[in-house]
Amino acid sequence: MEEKGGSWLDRLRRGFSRTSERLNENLTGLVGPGIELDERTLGELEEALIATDLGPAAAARIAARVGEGRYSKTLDEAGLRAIVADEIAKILRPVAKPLEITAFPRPHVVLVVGVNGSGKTTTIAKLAHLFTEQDYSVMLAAGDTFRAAAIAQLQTWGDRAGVPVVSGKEGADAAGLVFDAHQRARAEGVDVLIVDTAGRLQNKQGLMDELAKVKRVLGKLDAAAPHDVVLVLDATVGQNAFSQIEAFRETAGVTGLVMTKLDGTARGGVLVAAAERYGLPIHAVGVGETMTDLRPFDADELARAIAGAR
Ligand SMILES: Nc1nc2c(ncn2[C@@H]2O[C@H](COP(=O)(O)OP(=O)(O)OP(=O)(O)O)[C@@H](O)[C@H]2O)c(=O)[nH]1
Repeated sequence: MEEKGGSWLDRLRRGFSRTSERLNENLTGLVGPGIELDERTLGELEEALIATDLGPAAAARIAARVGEGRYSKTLDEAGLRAIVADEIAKILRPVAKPLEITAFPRPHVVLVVGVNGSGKTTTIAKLAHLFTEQDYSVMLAAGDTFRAAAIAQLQTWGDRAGVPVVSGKEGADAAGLVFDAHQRARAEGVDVLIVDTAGRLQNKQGLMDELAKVKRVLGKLDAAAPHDVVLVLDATVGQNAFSQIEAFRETAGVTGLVMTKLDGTARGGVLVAAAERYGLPIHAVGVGETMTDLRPFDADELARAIAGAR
C-alpha cells in the first residue's frame, strides 16, 4: 500500500533500521569474498544477533543453521541476511496473528493493558484507525481514570481518529465507566470497543483488583468479553519486556501483544525473543508516532526488516 512516507515495507525497514544497522556493524567483514566460514565467524555472528536482543537460544540456532554445510566455504552478506531472515520468520510465523473482529453480538471488546509510557494511548488510536479503515465502527473507553491527562490524551486521539470516546471524571470508577461504554456501544451497534486501562504496575495489587473488576463487569454484560486482552510493550525497554509480559499475563490474562517503538531501538530482536519465549500471539507492531505507523504483523516482512534482507 503506497502512502505518505513510502510503502509500509519501506517504513518497516526504516523502523527497524537501527536494529538491522546494529547487525550490519557487526556483520561487516564477517563474510564476503575470500573469507571462509569457521567457528570464529559463527561465534561472532551469534554475538551480533545477541546484541539485538534476539535471545541466546535463537542466536545459537541461527548461527548453527548458517554454518550447516558451509564450513570452509564463502558466503556473501546478502546470502547471510537471507538465512537469518528465514530463521527469524520461522520463529515469528506461529505468533503472527492480526486482531480479528469476531464477536457476536457486538461489540467486540479489546482491553488494552500496559505500563504508563509504553505507548498504550497511541496504540489505541492506531488500532482505532486500522479498524476504521477496515470499515468497522469503533468506540473508545477511557478506562485509565487515574490521571486526568490520560483521559484528555485519549480524547484527543479519538478526535484525530474520528471515533467517539466514552470518558468520565478523574478518579471515577473504571469498571463503572466501562459498563456505561459497553451499554452505549451495544445500543449504537458499534463493532469494536477498545478499552484503555491504568498502567500502574508499581501498585500491583491495586491494578490487579481494578483490572479484575473491569473484566468481571464486562463478563456480566457479555460472557465472552473481553474478547482480547492486548498488552502494549515498549521495545526500547529490551529484556524488561519479559517481566512486563509475566506480570500482565498474571494480572490481566493477556491474550496477545502489540510491540511499539521498534523504530527507536537497535534491540528490535526482543520481539523475536518474546515470540520464542512466550508463544503469545503478536498482533501488530508500531514503528512511529503517527496513526498510520501500526500495521498487522506479517512474519516474513518483519523478519526481512530485522535482518536487513531484501
Ligand atoms: N517512536 C515511537 N514512539 C511511539 C510509538 N508509540 C508511541 N510512541 C510515543 O511514546 C510516548 C508515550 O506514548 P503514549 O501512547 O502516551 O503512552 P501511554 O502508555 O499511553 O502512556 P501514558 O500516557 O503515560 O499512560 C509518546 O510520546 C508517543 O508518541 C512508536 O511506535 N514509535
